Amino acid sequence: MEDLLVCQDISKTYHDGESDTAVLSNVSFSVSAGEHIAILGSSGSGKSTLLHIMGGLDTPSKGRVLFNGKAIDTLKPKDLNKIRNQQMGFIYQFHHLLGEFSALENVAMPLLIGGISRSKAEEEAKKMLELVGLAHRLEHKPAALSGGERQRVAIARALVTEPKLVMADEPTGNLDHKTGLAVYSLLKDISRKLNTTFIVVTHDRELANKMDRVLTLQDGHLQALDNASL
Ligand SMILES: Nc1ncnc2c1ncn2[C@@H]1O[C@H](COP(=O)(O)OP(=O)(O)OP(=O)(O)O)[C@@H](O)[C@H]1O
Repeated sequence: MEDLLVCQDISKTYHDGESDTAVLSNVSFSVSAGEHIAILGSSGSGKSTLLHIMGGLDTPSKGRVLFNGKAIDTLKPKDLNKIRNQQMGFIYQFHHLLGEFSALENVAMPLLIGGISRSKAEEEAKKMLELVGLAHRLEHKPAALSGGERQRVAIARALVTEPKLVMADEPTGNLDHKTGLAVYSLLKDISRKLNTTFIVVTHDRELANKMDRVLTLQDGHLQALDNASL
């Protein structure tokens, strides 16, 4: 299988006034198209930092990220934004839905931004909301939805552009265990159905073990072997 995303020798140090915090040290790995991987690490291990670097939201101090064979640091901001909007989807612990818009409008938003007509965008958004089991909640605003429903809207929004890659940062961290598991398996099932590559970062070993491959992040180093001591 082809590599969709390659991290080459990534290091990240934050400079905060006088002090330096080394967060990632020479992290290298590849993710094949269609693969589901988890990056497992305890709090503060650098998971979000790594995810932001992979998604082009932050830059490494050293090393580079290749997406579809292209080094993302060599892209013009306009081209990187286009890739981020059309080929990547992001899901966070908190849903980040827009409160004044309905579920349907929230999910249609990435398509509208991409220049698709309102009628087509709403048609696609409706299909995606049906896929996550929310056909009966199209007109509800986020405040009128449960936590699990909001996260399902966020999943629909991340997948509506049919991105090549979905990146999720503790996507169920804000939900109770049972709802979290249900939302997670939905996310995995839809990614499989759409043949989407899926990277999740989490501290939750149970969730991580549901993926094809688990990488562990410890003291800034990534290990391919699952580490029972985490
Ligand atoms: N902008 C920043 N400036 C300085 N230090 C930072 C910055 N962002 C993150 N850090 C530090 O880098 C380390 C890794 O942070 P990161 O958010 O990547 O960890 P994480 O594994 O996602 O943690 P959590 O599971 O708690 O969200 C932490 O020690 C954090 O305090």
